[in-house]
Amino acid sequence: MKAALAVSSGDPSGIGPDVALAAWILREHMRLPAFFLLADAELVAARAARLGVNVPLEIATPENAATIFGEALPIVPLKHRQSDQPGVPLAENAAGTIEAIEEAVALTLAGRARAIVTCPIAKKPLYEAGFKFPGHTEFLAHLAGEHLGYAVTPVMMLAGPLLRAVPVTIHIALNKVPAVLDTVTILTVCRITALALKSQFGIANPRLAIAGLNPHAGEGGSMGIEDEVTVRPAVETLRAEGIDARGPLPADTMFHADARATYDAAICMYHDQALIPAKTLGFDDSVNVTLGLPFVRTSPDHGTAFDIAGSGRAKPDSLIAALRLADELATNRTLAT
Ligand SMILES: NC(=O)c1ccc[n+]([C@@H]2O[C@H](COP(=O)([O-])OP(=O)(O)OC[C@H]3O[C@@H](n4cnc5c(N)ncnc54)[C@H](O)[C@@H]3O)[C@@H](O)[C@H]2O)c1
Ligand SMILES: N[C@H](C(=O)O)[C@H](O)COP(=O)(O)O
Repeated sequence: MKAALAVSSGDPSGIGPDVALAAWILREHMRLPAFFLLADAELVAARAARLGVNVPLEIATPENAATIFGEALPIVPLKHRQSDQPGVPLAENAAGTIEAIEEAVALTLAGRARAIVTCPIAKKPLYEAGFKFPGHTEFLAHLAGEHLGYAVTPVMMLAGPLLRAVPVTIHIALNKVPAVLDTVTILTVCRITALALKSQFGIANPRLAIAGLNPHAGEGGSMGIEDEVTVRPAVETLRAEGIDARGPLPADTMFHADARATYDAAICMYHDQALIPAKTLGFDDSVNVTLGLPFVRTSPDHGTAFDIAGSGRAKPDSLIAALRLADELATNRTLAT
């Protein structure tokens, strides 16, 4: 039997517990891979009662979770306790939230879980508790780097049925993007993306469409020099390496259906250039995947949705897509090694 996926429950005041419970209820109908939830079991029980769902919970180990999964939602308990206050982010819950992510990574690196699926975290309560990373992506890269002994460049991909989009710069303020963006970073992100598309997504010759930073990709330098000075040299180097890359392309005309048919991933220069089209085209079924790590990590594309936590209105679709994609990528990764 395959090992189960490790699901971190995210900020417990958000919809992580809600969508995990809902996904478990749909496990047979949606043919979901087995997963266990790293969580405070009492909190999950309280949330299930609040939502009025009858989900048997069973304290599990990573090893017996896959066997339990058909009959009960396996909970691998956290050392830190958490309070069930949906909609009210609490700094006191941060230790458990961080523990769940760290434990998911440790279990996956030890081969005791198949891959990691993270439910959403809100950054502010974590920062208040001393968390130093902008998001999961950077924290996971840090944990991976500690394990490997060298620095890891994480690549964020939003993957959906209609679009795969990758931001080169991730969680930084827009006014810092031009200074941070450089040719080497674009090259690194594109190489990691092309390799992952081949080895994990089964695309033999990945086509990358690389967006410009400025309106009209700089209009020949008259609307900003970065596209000519920073982006174009990266595209030329990638092409010389045999990677099918095009750009810099005007970002405004990259995301309509005919344009999307010409590439396998859009490489974007900043967070919202990638995530606005990704979430607009597929909020319910897109998945946030971190490439470049020594393990598979996926996540739903939505956030903590404090406004609807504990209300029964949270849709589990994106978590379901994240569970399925994690299973598929873990299989492909195993076959490739
Ligand atoms: N993977 C992650 O950890 C992750 C991803 C995105 C945002 N966040 C964090 O989440 C917090 C809130 O972010 P936000 O408000 O920008 O985005 P959000 O995705 O939490 O919410 C945006 C809107 O979509 C709705 N929504 C979200 N998920 C839904 C679902 N599954 N079913 C039904 N409706 C849903 C919400 O109710 C809200 O109206 C922020 O702190 C942000 O940093 C975390
Ligand atoms: N940038 C992501 C989004 O807007 O959906 C989100 O913040 C999640 O990032 P992490 O997976 O790094 O937490």
